[in-house]
Amino acid sequence: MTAAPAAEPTVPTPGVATEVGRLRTVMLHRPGNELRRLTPRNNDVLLFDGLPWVDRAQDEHDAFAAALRDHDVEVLYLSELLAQTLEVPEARATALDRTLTGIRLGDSLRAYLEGFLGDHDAAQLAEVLMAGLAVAEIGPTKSLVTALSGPEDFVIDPLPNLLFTRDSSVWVQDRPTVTSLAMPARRRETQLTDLIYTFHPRFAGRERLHGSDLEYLEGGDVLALADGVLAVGVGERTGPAGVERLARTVFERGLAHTVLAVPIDQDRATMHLDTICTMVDVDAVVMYPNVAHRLAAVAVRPGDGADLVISPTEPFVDAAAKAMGISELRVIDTGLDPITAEREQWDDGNNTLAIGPKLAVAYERNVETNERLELAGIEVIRIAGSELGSGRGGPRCMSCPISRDAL
Ligand SMILES: NC(=[NH2+])NCCC[C@H](N)C(=O)O
Repeated sequence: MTAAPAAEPTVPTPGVATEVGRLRTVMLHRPGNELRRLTPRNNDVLLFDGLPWVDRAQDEHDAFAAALRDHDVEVLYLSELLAQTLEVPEARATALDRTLTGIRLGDSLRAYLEGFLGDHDAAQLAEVLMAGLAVAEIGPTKSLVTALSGPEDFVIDPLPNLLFTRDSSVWVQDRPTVTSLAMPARRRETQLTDLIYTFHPRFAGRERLHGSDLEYLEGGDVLALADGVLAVGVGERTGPAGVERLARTVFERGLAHTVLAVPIDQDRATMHLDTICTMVDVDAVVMYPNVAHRLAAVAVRPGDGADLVISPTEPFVDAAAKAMGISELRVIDTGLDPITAEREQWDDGNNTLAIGPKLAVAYERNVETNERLELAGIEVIRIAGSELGSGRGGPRCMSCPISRDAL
């Protein structure tokens, strides 16, 4: 008797309607050579609070990916998707054009780099686009720009924050949203996500929402509280105009019926909504206790034509419950004293990634927050983050869900 042929593994259909639907496919970025560019001179501008030990950060990240795979989540790597994308001639041409356009390089250096990068294969080009390029790594250029630069100056800037795949794109239902990143050090990340979603065979042909040239909107601010309900933080990164644009875009397409704009402090510690609040169950969030009582929201709903209906400010939990059609949005009481709460928030204790309802990945170092989550019935998968955390991002920041089951 001949054995039946092994079934082809099926590719989960892309689409994310909620924060907690069973996670099927996620995009991560394994920290790479872009992190080796960090120095005490540039780490602030590059948005890192320290200099991670890169090999250890990679080990920690591999353990994060393994924990997801152990729970049957398909892990895609941004670097691999990018290299595959750059095999497409039009993608390659677009990438070179976008990287080399601008007033910074000057004509001589631009012409030199066209030739230099022209000799790179897709994987090598992907590496340069992520890790950047320093003057010392190129040959003589006849360019005044390089003549007046030091060997360690960058002709293409590195992108150490690619690690936080949450921010440079976000899926709203079955569509990828290419965001618009506010900090100069991160602007170029969306060139890469835009290329992937435009040209990679797995995604090509899908409508992309928003775009890097539009109003500021970062994925870490966007939470899909329920099917049809988005909460969007407004603070250091996403501006009110970004939320307004997203609201119109999703209403026009019937992808959501309510968008809650949620003002957050314009601080590094609370740069995105997901640094203070993430969902751990269909009706429950873990929230930074020091702000929980004052978090407010403005509900935005579709009006006539392009008009929006904007409700008066309400407490966030009330506005959320109403929009979600539930009696109460439970805030898991972490019961922490203000100092422990502040320390664990800084270390991304509230930044959990739900694999499904009541099942979340969290940094192990936030001992007290994790204990309280477990007491509340949430299964916590702990991962190490001593090196990963120096860029101020936890499991949710480091992941871009591409496919989740409907609830
Ligand atoms: N979704 C998030 N909370 N992302 C964290 C991003 C951290 C990154 N270093 C930045 O400052 O932009």
